[in-house]
Amino acid sequence: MLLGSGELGKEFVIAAQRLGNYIIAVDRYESAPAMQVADVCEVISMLSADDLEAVVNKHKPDFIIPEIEAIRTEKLVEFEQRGITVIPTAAATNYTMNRDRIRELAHTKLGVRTAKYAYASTLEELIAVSDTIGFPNVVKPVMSSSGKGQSVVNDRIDVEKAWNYAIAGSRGDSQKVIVEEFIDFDIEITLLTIKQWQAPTIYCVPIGHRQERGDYQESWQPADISEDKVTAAQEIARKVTDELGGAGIFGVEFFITKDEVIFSELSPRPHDTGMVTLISQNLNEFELHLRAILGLPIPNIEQLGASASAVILASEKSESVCFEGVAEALSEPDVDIKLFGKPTAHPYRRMGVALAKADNVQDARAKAMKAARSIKITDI
Ligand SMILES: Nc1ncnc2c1ncn2[C@@H]1O[C@H](COP(=O)(O)OP(=O)(O)OP(=O)(O)O)[C@@H](O)[C@H]1O
Ligand SMILES: NCC(=O)N[C@@H]1O[C@H](COP(=O)([O-])[O-])[C@@H](O)[C@H]1O
Ligand SMILES: [Mg+2]
Repeated sequence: MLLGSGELGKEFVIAAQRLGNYIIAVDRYESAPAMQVADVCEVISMLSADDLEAVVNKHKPDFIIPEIEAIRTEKLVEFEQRGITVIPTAAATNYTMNRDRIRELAHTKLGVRTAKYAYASTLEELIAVSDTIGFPNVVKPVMSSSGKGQSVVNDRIDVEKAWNYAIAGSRGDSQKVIVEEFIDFDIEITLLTIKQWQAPTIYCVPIGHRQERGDYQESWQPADISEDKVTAAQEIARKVTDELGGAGIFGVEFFITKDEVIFSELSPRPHDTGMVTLISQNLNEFELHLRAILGLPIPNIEQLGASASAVILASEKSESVCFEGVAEALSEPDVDIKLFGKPTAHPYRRMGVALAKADNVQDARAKAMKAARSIKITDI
């Protein structure tokens, strides 16, 4: 049972069915991407304990595989106690549902280097802690993803705007925000980390990415960072994922500066920037997640050379989505696109991804961006 049925879930369902699994796709709206390829689907509020109880009782899944953060994770603990395997573990989903819990685990408990941070639950508190952290800083709701409710604050005058934006963009019932020191990094990376039930933890080649408005725009593999820094990132990733336990893929995010590897956050599931692996590896991040979950062997992960992904975003609202420019996007060699099939669009909603390979990362990025820009999303 997949809890969350977006683009990442869709690719996971495809991988899982190819190895003979039966998938129940769950999300908050009808015809979500993964529902279109699953065996059965259910539309519920995943923040409602009663709704979760009802679908689990109805379908009696062997595995519950969360695909988004905003789930009533206390309920997952109960399911786990009843003998259902929650991926990677119910505790891990609880730690990563809110930014403050995983931050306390990584920084306070494990002593991992992160950006300086503080929390606030009222505007007055935010004003006070912003002065302590300094400017510029980054304000984010403790429960949100893909940059929702997140803003960079350059000045005291902008704190109130950041507070209102964060509260409006918060998912779930929390009114708490985190404020972080702004890290002026050289590059940021996702280290896909595969934790297995029996075999040792393994890693993919680091993925570089570029974000706007806190949301991913393009990613590429391999990321150009030194061997020392890759090793340092792997050590941190292993420390944190060992603490979380269970099995599955994790997208561990780091800021890389001239001298430091700084832990940012992690997803206990495939990562959006990891969609580049749909073209860049022999086994993509969804296939790796599945194999780790089922305890299947992963004899080798082969990186297939310079590759990139670029997102296809909607620019306007649409209730009946239509794509133009597909032929143009596909006209170059070593370019592919995946259109997710989200039934409706609104500005900045991610509707697809363009993928490309080339002789070097710079060319792969240019090709993926060009293909993504050729696609226009309109209303029928
Ligand atoms: N302290 C910081 N300093 C500099 N940039 C930051 C900081 N925090 C976040 N960012 C920028 O904003 C992006 C999104 O932040 P973060 O990963 O915390 O949000 P998110 O909503 O969880 O995103 P996602 O769900 O897509 O991973 C980061 O990848 C980075 O580019
Ligand atoms: N950074 C997390 C991420 O990328 N999650 C992916 O986006 C979907 C939600 O999209 P939507 O907001 O367009 O419905 C999620 O279901 C997941 O696949
Ligand atoms: Mg992130």
